[in-house]
Amino acid sequence: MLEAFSGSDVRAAEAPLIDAGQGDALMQKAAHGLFGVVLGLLREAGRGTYGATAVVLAGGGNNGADALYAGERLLRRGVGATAILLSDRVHTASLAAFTRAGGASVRLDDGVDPAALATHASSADILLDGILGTGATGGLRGGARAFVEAFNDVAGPRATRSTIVVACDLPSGIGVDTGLVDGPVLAADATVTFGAAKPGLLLGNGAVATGELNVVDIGLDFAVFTPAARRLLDADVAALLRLPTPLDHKYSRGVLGVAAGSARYPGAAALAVGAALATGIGMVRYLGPDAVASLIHQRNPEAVASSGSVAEARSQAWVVGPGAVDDDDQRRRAVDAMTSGLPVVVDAGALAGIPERVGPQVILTPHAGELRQVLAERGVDAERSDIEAEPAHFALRAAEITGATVLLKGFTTVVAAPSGILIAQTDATPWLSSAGSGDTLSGIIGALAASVAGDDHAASRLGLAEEDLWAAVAAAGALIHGRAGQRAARRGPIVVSDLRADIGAVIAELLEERRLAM
Ligand SMILES: NC(=O)C1=CN([C@@H]2O[C@H](COP(=O)(O)OP(=O)(O)OC[C@H]3O[C@@H](n4cnc5c(N)ncnc54)[C@H](O)[C@@H]3O)[C@@H](O)[C@H]2O)[C@@H](O)CC1
Ligand SMILES: [K+]
Repeated sequence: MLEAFSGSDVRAAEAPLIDAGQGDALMQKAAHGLFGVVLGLLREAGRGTYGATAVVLAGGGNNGADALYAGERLLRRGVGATAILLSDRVHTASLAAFTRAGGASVRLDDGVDPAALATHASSADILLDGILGTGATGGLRGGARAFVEAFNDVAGPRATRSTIVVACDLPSGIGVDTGLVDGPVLAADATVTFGAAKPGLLLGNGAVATGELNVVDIGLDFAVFTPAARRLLDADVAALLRLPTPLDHKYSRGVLGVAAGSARYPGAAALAVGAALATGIGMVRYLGPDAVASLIHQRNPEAVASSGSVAEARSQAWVVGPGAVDDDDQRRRAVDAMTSGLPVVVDAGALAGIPERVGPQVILTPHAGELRQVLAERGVDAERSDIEAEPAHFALRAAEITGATVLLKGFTTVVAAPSGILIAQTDATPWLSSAGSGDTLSGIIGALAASVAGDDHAASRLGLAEEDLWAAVAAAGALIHGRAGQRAARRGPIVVSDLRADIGAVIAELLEERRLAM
């Protein structure tokens, strides 16, 4: 699991080493790690170091020093590096080292046009962002802001620009602890962060600006600190997957009850059922209108339709709500499932009927608009745009108020547990944002929940408290869903009903990695 620690915790973890006179050694370790990643990126781009060009952006703090020391190393390997100094004061020793290695520098001050420097920067192969690190407060200001605005203007969006931007510790312009982007941001292709990830690299727009995340170990000890955010890695998801054994039968592998779909939206139920089956489960039992059941059977004859109640369905977990609108029977089933004590994935239509207080095994999967509604019903007024800007804050708030685990959908999906833990996944592709995508996610999470429901050791395998298991299950579902989307997108625009083959393939890949790791 990738664990992120707040800027102040990282400083506190550094303090004993700095007190022991190790400050410069830490900086050299950081610079060396940054340098190593840049070499790798140059190699990937089919370039050697000789003849390649780099521009180092140096702010006034230690972040600039790290970048200048990395620049010094690049110069010594034959890269043509120059530096743009974006603050009145710049770390003296690192600038001297950069200059000694042959690097020229220019300072952005009143007489210099930011656009001219931005044009120079956008012609380099590599741009090292050492403007701001963990000492950043608020949105970019002053010369740094003028430069980043000019660069974004000249170089264009990340997807199409030619310069590879590598952020030193974090992309300048993001909130270290929140991922909040207030003003311009220098979006990175890769971020090299030191000691541990920071929450802003995993959350909200900060996660988007981070690009490929690399954590460089500089020897800090976080044993006494609590992570402010986490990200599941492949190995964590693989550890959650339950493999069938020779002694298993369809009931012991997990039965998922699905109360989804309605006369108006039958397709949502079919998507959720298909995704659940593809995730690997003993049985799916469907409760809902006959017309929806027959649609499901056309695609998935193995699903079992039932006319009984939630209590009679003998399931280990439930999915309620996808496509279930204007249907009193489905509404009743959703409430029965939420009060059953079993894990339940609550989406779409069922989000409007959550009992006052539920437990963490109830997993709400709203998008920002639906979360706004859930919060408003409980007296918390927030605009959809507020939620989109600070997803972690509002997901935590909703988890706290309802007692449920809250998965807030987005390009970065955040999962908040009522215990206060946060898990953020950035596995999705924008191609996944289409109708039916959320129904598929519900089915995946539901299947995972049903299959781990009887596994008393699942949480501890991930180093989590029992009560946080459902947050991990939800985040694992987001990873599988996102990864399936990425796989599908290689064939072209995604048709959600085709995702099931990709879901199965992603699970096979995860299990293969687990086998190889054993
Ligand atoms: N403390 C240490 O020993 C280590 C620190 N490291 C590096 O040091 C960085 C932290 O260094 P600092 O504490 O010097 O902080 P920063 O380098 O992040 O910068 C702080 C400076 O930026 C200015 N500033 C803050 N917010 C701004 C804004 N919104 N717009 C424009 N200017 C702004 C401040 O006036 C201050 O001078 C880390 O991110 C990491 O890169 C690493 O070298 C590892 C070791
Ligand atoms: K930076």
